Amino acid sequence: MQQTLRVLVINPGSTSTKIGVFDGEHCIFERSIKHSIEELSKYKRIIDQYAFRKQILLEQLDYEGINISKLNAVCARGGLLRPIEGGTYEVNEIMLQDLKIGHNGQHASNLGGIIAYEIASGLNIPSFIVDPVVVDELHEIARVSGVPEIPRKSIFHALNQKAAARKAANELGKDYTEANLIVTHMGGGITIGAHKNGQVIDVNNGLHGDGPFSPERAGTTPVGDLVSMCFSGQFYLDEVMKKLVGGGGLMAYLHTNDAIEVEHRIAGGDNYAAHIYDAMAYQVSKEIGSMGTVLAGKVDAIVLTGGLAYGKKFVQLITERVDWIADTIVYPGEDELQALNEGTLRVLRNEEPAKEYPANQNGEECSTVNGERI
Ligand SMILES: Nc1ncnc2c1ncn2[C@@H]1O[C@H](COP(=O)(O)OP(=O)(O)O)[C@@H](O)[C@H]1O
Ligand SMILES: CCCC(=O)OP(=O)(O)O
Repeated sequence: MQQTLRVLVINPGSTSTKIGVFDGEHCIFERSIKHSIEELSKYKRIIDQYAFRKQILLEQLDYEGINISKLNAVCARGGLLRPIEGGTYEVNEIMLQDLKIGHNGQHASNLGGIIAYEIASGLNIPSFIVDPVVVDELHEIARVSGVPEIPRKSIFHALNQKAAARKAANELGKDYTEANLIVTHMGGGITIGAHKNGQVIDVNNGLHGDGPFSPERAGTTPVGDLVSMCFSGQFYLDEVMKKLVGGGGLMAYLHTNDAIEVEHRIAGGDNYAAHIYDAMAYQVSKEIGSMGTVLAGKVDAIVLTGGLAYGKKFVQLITERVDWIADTIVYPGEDELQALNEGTLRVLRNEEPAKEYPANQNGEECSTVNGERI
């Protein structure tokens, strides 16, 4: 009889750490541990949250009576590594170093591979990451920004966008590699990807100032004014960065990153909150329209997913602006834990080999032209 494989999956997001334990495909435990702004603001850098997040998730497992010595593998959402193709990667030394320094920047997902490795190595089992936020399938034309030294980058919710896209394609009776979809992940950050025949050929960089503003990020900002602010002498680098990532968007206007709280304020008659919430929906809709152009208007469906997709009013504000492009499919929340588990099982069951990080032998960054690696 085949052994049932038990996998711990970890998904550190900007506002929460989600964990799950799977026996084969079956989820036996799932929890979203919410982190308050006060809790996280104690840590100067995201990497400093490592011990806190690891401890809290181990306590949860202990509280639920889950014996981690029975695990076969640990898997996490991967972070801001070098650009790589999608798939399951075993955590190795180079990856750990890149996660620790934040090769492509700072984000909570950098903690994933590190925590997974720490737990797994203590148990002498393997650790993996699946479809990290740096999955890069951009068409070359999408990289051109207008400033040669600053090419556009692919940093997005690859794991959930890919999982939601596969599910939507299936619902439409198509294979993912035959579908044209606009997938919108709306969480702490918001990313909108043009998925053409199974490749994300364009997407806003959801971390470093591109696309719509989100619960805690500024998104695209009037660039001349931003440069003036940087050189005004009034702010240090980290203060400006905080305005863009962490303290931007809803946080800046309404001092909360919690859309549920914003919806309560609106229901209580707060017109300013309603105006800002509508502006966020307006910017999301604009970006969806722009990805419709990337797909030359041939769009099978628009997919809305992530925590904000639970917000009925928010979904309605977007849908009424974009329904001329294609039908909208809504998957509130995300299937990231399941996607992490599935990626791990494929490797543990020898259905596919784990990929080695980095993708090429020199450890240099790779690039793609129309989906072909160059
Ligand atoms: N039922 C809901 N209605 C409206 N917004 C929600 C709901 N549930 C979660 N959200 C919002 O979704 C956002 C978090 O999304 P999530 O995908 O969990 O983020 P992340 O994974 O980036 O931490 C928060 O602003 C949260 O308030
Ligand atoms: C753009 C990188 C992924 C991201 O923003 O994730 P969160 O929304 O969880 O912060």
